[in-house]
Amino acid sequence: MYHFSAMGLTLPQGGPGRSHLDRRCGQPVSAGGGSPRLDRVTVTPDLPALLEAAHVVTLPMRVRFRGVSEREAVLLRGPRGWAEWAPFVEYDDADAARWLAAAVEAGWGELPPPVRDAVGVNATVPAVPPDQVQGVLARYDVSRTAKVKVAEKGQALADDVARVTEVRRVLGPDARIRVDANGAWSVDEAVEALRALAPLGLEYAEQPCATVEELAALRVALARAGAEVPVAADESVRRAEDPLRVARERAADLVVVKVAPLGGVARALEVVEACGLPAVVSSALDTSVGLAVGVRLAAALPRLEHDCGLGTAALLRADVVADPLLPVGGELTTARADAARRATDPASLTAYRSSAERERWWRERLARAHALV
Ligand SMILES: O=C(O)CCC(=O)c1ccccc1C(=O)O
Ligand SMILES: [Mg+2]
Repeated sequence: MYHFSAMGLTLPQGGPGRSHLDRRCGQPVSAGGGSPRLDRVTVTPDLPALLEAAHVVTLPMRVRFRGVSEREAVLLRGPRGWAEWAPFVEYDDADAARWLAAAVEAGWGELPPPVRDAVGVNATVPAVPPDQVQGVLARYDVSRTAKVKVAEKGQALADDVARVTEVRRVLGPDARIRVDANGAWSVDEAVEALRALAPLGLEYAEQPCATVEELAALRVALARAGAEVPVAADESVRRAEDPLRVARERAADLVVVKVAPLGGVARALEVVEACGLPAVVSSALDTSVGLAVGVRLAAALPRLEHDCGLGTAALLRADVVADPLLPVGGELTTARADAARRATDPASLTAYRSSAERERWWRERLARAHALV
């Protein structure tokens, strides 16, 4: 069984009151003095129902991202709407079970209510050469904020500087530019890289180093070096045994949260509340169905001060809805997000249906994950 309470959640100093994270997906939740948004009943479907609901697709991408050029996903038709289950292929079954808890919440449960009806969205620029930057940015109706991938294997700091310089040139001096190193730098490399990139104007650096200890050391080193770039934690939240540790250790200025890896919208809200740090919602390279649930998380956060990484439908060449959930005027609305979750297109599910071999792999994985939820 997968227990949220097994994750050792302890509040950072100065955080709000005790959090109620011992909610188990699939069980009715009792009030127990907890937050009212947890008084929702989610009934996990049994395995035959889940397999019956599942459609496995392989979607081509426009540009290589995270080392892949195709995105595989399982679309689940739940009684409450479509849901997406697409844990990255290298993730283990425990990770996959958390992603399944999120899909069950979306398809069989109820999402926490929004407090805003639109959220700002950033453009996401993969680690492309500078001459491709303009083309990538042109796919987004977004001008205020871009996230740029840096520290790609096989590339040098000069490549990052050239890419970020080009993003700055295209978007202009007022745009917010954040970089994401996916933990690839050592502390020293991060200091060197961020000193080189800081003059271009950085909103923050996402997961510059791999560990919480390194992030904490980097924040000190950056302050000493006079390169005060805020640090955001991504993998240190979504892949950590204890997602609050990064906040307790003062290892980040803000947290990046993703619905699926954290086990759902309600659970992600709890993590943000307990961290007590500003949050940015981001995608896990989801289809429009997964992105729509990300919009619902962003819309439900009590405070939202940053644009969110939910524009990644632009990285897919094909999607599971006829009208992909792409930002308009730099925003996504909850109305369009909810519509996307109703609009999953049977023709796309057929056209992009995975090979028999991949379908078998995903269905077996689904059964293993289900046994852990
Ligand atoms: O945040 C964004 O702009 C887009 C999402 C993104 O970068 C991402 C997508 C899939 C897997 C990992 C990441 C990441 O933030 O590291
Ligand atoms: Mg990231």
